[in-house]
Amino acid sequence: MNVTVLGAGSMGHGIAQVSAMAGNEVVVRDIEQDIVDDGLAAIENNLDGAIERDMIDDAEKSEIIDRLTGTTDLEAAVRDADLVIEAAPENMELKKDIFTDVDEYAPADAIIGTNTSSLSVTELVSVLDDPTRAIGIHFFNPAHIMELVEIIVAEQTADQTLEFAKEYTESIKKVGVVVNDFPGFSSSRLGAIQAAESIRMVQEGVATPEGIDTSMELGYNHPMGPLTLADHTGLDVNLEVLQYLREELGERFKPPQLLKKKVRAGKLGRKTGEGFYVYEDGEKVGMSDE
Ligand SMILES: NC(=O)c1ccc[n+]([C@@H]2O[C@H](COP(=O)([O-])OP(=O)(O)OC[C@H]3O[C@@H](n4cnc5c(N)ncnc54)[C@H](O)[C@@H]3O)[C@@H](O)[C@H]2O)c1
Repeated sequence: MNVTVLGAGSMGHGIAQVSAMAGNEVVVRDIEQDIVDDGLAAIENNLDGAIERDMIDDAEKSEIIDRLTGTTDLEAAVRDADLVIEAAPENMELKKDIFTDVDEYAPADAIIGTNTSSLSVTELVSVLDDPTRAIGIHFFNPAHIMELVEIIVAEQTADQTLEFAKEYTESIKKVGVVVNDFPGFSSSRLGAIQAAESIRMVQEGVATPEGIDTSMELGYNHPMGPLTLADHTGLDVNLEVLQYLREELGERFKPPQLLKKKVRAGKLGRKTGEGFYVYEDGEKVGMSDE
């Protein structure tokens, strides 16, 4: 089938990759050609990693690349889509604008998914003429590796849309968990509170980011500590999620001052080279001084 991914950032390129690996024709769309090119280059890099780990061979890599195209033209991107997955920034108004455009240009029977990590899918898709064809398809970072996909059923979602989303999730070899649309779903709500509390602990001088991460890795068997995870997710994404959950669920989701400070300074985590840790070529090389 034809899959269109809107957004070629941290999540969009990974969603495009797994969709192409499952045999779909995939178009990835972003607002600037440079970002589209970076997304496609990141996919190629991931595929080279898959070759090194003997998961695919050179011929399969070429076939996957051949199934992928990039564009900045929204109309062309969605015109023939069977499934559109939106992976643009976590902002309600922006996503609603995107859905309004998708409604205009995509086939009337295309399924429309959103990768939002926390926003109300019910509200997001309310701008569609026919919101019964819309659903949350929430991937985890990095999308080409993490097995979980939360399938978020909005108030309007039709049963056949849910069935479609389950089949798509299975076809890309992920494990789907069906959840009802509620702020933060089943994962981001707990993840956000853990990130916020660990950042408050750094702020209060309880321990260093490395100390807190090591405690959770070795003491609680988490594969990755909360501050490494926050850097990995993107501190801007963490802040947006906390702000939204604070509005919806209350003060316990209040974003820590240190998180706001890092975001204002452009220290967004791994993607900008510094967050709670410092990164070179995507690899952690030390802790941030602040
Ligand atoms: N980063 C994570 O760990 C993570 C995990 C799960 C879900 N999400 C969700 O996925 C979505 C994307 O997050 P991300 O981390 O990939 O962000 P990102 O900032 O890395 O990527 C977003 C991309 O969307 C592009 N964009 C902006 N406006 C657009 C438009 N109108 N059409 C198409 N593209 C547009 C931006 O240029 C950018 O490249 C958010 O809703 C986020 O909450 C993120």
